[in-house]
Amino acid sequence: MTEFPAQPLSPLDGRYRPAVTALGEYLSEAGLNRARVQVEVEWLVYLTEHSMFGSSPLTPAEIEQLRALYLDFGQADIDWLAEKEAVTRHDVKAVEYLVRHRLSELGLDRIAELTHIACTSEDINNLSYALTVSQAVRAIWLPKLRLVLDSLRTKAVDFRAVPMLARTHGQPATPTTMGRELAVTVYRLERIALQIEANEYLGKFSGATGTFAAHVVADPDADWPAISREFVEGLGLDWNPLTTQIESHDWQAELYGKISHANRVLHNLATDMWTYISIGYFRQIPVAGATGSSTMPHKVNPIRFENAEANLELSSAILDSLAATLVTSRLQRDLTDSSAQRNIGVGFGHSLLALDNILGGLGQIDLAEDVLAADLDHNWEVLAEAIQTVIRAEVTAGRSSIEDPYALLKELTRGKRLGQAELVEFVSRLDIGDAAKQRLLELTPATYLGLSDDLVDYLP
Ligand SMILES: O=C(O)C[C@H](Nc1ncnc2c1ncn2[C@@H]1O[C@H](COP(=O)(O)O)[C@@H](O)[C@H]1O)C(=O)O
Repeated sequence: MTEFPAQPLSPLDGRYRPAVTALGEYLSEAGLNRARVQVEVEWLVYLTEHSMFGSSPLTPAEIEQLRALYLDFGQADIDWLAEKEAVTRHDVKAVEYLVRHRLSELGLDRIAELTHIACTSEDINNLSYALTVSQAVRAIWLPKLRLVLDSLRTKAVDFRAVPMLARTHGQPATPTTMGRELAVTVYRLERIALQIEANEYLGKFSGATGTFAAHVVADPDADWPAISREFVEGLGLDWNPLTTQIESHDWQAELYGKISHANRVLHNLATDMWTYISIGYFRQIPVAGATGSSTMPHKVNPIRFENAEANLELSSAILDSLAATLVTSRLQRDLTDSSAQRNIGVGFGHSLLALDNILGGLGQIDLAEDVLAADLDHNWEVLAEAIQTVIRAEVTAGRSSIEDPYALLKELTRGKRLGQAELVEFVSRLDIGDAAKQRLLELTPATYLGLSDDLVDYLP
């Protein structure tokens, strides 16, 4: 028997790879290591620029060569690190050795001992995660969400005046428009997107237990909190002054909570789209060459929305777990965050895949206006609400003496199917003012839409 070739366990690295490749640049182990090299290098640049510990500034050419260590980070560095970590059994120490090795190659041995000086591994790790996660959110996840929002917004506007029977509790209810319903989802997701855009990315840089102890002993005269702050903010992050060894990860819990919330709103969209397709409101555009069912040749299945549903659940499960576990660490640190954070990319990956499928699904449907119209025409009893409300207004205005209008309409309609003829006859016999009666006689389920169309103008 031939040996079975080694395979990726995660479907994100297998069949779904093309949809999530872009995330790998930031949220893979190599992406993390590149960021670690960046932080180590930028610390060297900072220290020498400020002539710390008796060093002197590097030339612009030397700085450029140093920065190339992370700007040109590639396969050779990935392999070098893997070999070194197999010996050190400490991932950040391996990065430090890589930087020292390159310094030597560049003829910069004179600053070798400044590499990682006064740092604990978490000083490097927390800044690296803040950098890579913020880049993944801003460059990959949010733009994909924006594509979904653009597609939804276009449909919300296109279908803003297309009447649709509502279904509260799954039962026929006061009509709306398809566009307005989609606008509700856009409004919700826009709010969450703004909150995600505003998320803080905190960084600490204060040594083994967050006290600047080694720093102060090595250079008692330096203003270490100010240096730490300038360094962290110089990386584009928000400074956290008060931590244990580890950054407290509250910003991560906040961010993952928001992404998870967005996932759930998207899940609601996916299941609603599935239901609309199921009742014929949307027709699926068959993909040329594709098969719906292996045995029922007629079928086109809503697999894009079903895939999204599953992946949104997985994403939220992972992100919720990260949000819960990352905010606790025994005493001044335990290492559970290290192992947990390696799954950040998995959490984002399932969400990105879902967004991709929702986008694809939205691009493969046509609104079946005839089906929506027929459904409305089969449900004239939804006008009962309109009639009883108008009678109450007429009684209040002194133009009617009908007693208990709600009970009257309940008697007429509850649990019954009524057609246009019965309702017209009922309204014609009502003791109400002429103008109100005329309004009711002109009303149909397809025109009983309130301000549905206008409300779409509230789209952000
Ligand atoms: O600056 C330090 O290293 C201080 C040290 N704390 C540590 N801080 C950060 N990383 C550490 C720490 N300890 C271990 N390691 C290394 O973390 C890696 C954990 O691997 P995994 O479980 O796969 O996530 C794996 O590579 C570990 O070697 C302490 O003693 O407080």
